[in-house]
Amino acid sequence: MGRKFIVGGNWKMNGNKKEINEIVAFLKAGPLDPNVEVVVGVPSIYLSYTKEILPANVSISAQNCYKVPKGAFTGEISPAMLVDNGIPWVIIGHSERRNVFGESDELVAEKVAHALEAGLKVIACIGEKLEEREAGKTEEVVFRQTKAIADKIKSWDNVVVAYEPVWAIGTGKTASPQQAQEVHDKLRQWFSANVSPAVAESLRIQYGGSVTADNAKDLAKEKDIDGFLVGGASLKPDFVKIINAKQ
Ligand SMILES: O=C(COP(=O)(O)O)NO
Repeated sequence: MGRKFIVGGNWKMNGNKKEINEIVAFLKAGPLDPNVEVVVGVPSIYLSYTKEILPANVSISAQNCYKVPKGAFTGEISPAMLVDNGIPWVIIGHSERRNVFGESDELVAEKVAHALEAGLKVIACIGEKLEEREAGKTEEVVFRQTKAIADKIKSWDNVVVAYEPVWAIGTGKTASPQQAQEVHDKLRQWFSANVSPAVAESLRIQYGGSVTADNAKDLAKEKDIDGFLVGGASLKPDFVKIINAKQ
């Protein structure tokens, strides 16, 4: 049984109702490869609005959540609130949460654990900074980030890992298929040795970082790339071509 290709569109802090209607229109028009799972990461304030108009073949995700069901955490949203609103997915540990908002490996791991306990499916993000790659620390960093999560959760069944090298995010400097495949392969080896061969085989690992309609097909050919987490390009009609990259 192979791993179902999964393409996420991370809208980040972008969009308004008019633009969301336009995105939904091109997703509805598609046509979307029926063999690909599609999830769009929507700003919290637009989750309910978007959920009501998305086509049935596109799932919806929050872009973040906190680590407890409720409490004095002004501004935060809990997994329970997402579940209460019928939101099935949440992106956690995106590099912007880590590097702009200071989320530690520990906090990211606690968030993943609680989101899974609440019944959500999680896209868990990892990835090295340019200076870490240039120092030859890519594996050290992504293994550290992954281990922090592995130490807190009991099952990877509802987790997708998104490897997003920070130096490729929003820069136009996409990792080459070889660069991405190398890290995905090392991650899968890490899972086999530190979690189980079965999880290593079944876990889906997305690549994210300047994925476009021009580079998606070559990236999708790599055996350990099971999908994408797309930022900027997910806001435009070419996102359909990225979704269909395996065709
Ligand atoms: O952050 C990203 C990637 O963003 P870009 O595709 O714009 O590089 N995905 O979560």
